[in-house]
Amino acid sequence: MKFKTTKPVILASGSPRRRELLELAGIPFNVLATDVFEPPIREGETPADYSVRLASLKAETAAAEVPDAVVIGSDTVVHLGGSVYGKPSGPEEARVYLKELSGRTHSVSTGVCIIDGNEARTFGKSTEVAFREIPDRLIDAYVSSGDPLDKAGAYGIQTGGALFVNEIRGDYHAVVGLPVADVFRELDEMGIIAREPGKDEP
Ligand SMILES: Cc1cn([C@H]2C[C@H](O)[C@@H](COP(=O)(O)OP(=O)(O)OP(=O)(O)O)O2)c(=O)[nH]c1=O
Repeated sequence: MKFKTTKPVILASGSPRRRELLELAGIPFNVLATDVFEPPIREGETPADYSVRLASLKAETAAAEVPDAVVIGSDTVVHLGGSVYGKPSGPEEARVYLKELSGRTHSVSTGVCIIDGNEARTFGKSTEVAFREIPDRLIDAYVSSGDPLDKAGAYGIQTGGALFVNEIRGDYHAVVGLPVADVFRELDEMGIIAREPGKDEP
């Protein structure tokens, strides 16, 4: 399935997962990784609003460089009982995160910001993920693999973190990093998806 776009589309992300997820939309796009300082959550701000604010920061930063393109920024945070878990600072923190998430149900909020010139659309998606009790030796093995280090909450549901999951309620793709169906729908509503069909590779 391939679609053409009416304007160049830029994914403002260095995340290989987001690139793979946006590829599912079948649209052509380029990647522009931003190096945005991610400020901490504000007093009284919900994690969902926080993820949208960070997504907007990323999209605005990229849009300043490519003003003629449609820019998509996104951010994912894991949260549980008032604590927000971003990417762990190292293996020790990854171990702490996973011990805290073990046997409990947490939320994953992914914020998205799409900028097209003067128009900006923001939205968020939250998904509940129930973890099994994770034995210490499984946590140790997973942390040693290095996989948790570049992921919010110190796990990848699409990688080794799959072994921790008992149940998920919501959008799997939003947990991995981009609610691709919502992004496609918004781009379509914004007139970015061309009416003429794209060509599938033979
Ligand atoms: C919960 C979860 C997160 N993640 C990843 C998605 C994101 O890449 C990362 C969350 O960190 P983010 O700060 O949202 O994104 P990033 O720094 O990796 O990329 P960029 O800001 O350039 O877009 O965690 C998974 O891959 N699988 C999961 O199950």
